[in-house]
Amino acid sequence: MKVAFVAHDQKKEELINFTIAYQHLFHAHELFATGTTGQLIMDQTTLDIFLFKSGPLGGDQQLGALIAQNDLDLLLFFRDPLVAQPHEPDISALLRLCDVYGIPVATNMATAELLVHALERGDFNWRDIIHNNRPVNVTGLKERPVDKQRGVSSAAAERQ
Ligand SMILES: O=C(CO)COP(=O)(O)O
Repeated sequence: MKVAFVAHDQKKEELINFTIAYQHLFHAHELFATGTTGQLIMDQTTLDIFLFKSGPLGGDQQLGALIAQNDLDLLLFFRDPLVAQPHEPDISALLRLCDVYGIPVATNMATAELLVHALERGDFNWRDIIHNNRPVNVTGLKERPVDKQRGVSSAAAERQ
């Protein structure tokens, strides 16, 4: 499954500790994150994470684009409800897209814990049906997942 991590500054330590605790499980999945969050997790775990831009610089929107392709299976977003964020519209847009596409999302550690146990049990396997029935997009190509190395869709990578 494709799992993304995001944490606001006051929640980063909590998310890092969470990923340390569950890294044995996350190793089996394809991981994404906003820039600073992902780098900090990689510094303190053995996880390999594709880094998007930092949240305030567009990282939330890049994750949103992944969701708009129905290409993300789980978002763990440790949000800080006590500090106003300059890029609040991007955050709202990201969470809205999770609801548009029915993507499981946790905005705090208690919910993240439940979803990670569900992931471990195989409760997310219904997502494979979605991936296997990916719609043909306007270019006539089947939409593909983001290429991990190059940060572009693999269909676009093939054309380059
Ligand atoms: O601001 C964020 C999410 O809205 C997180 O971004 P960083 O991981 O780059 O700090």
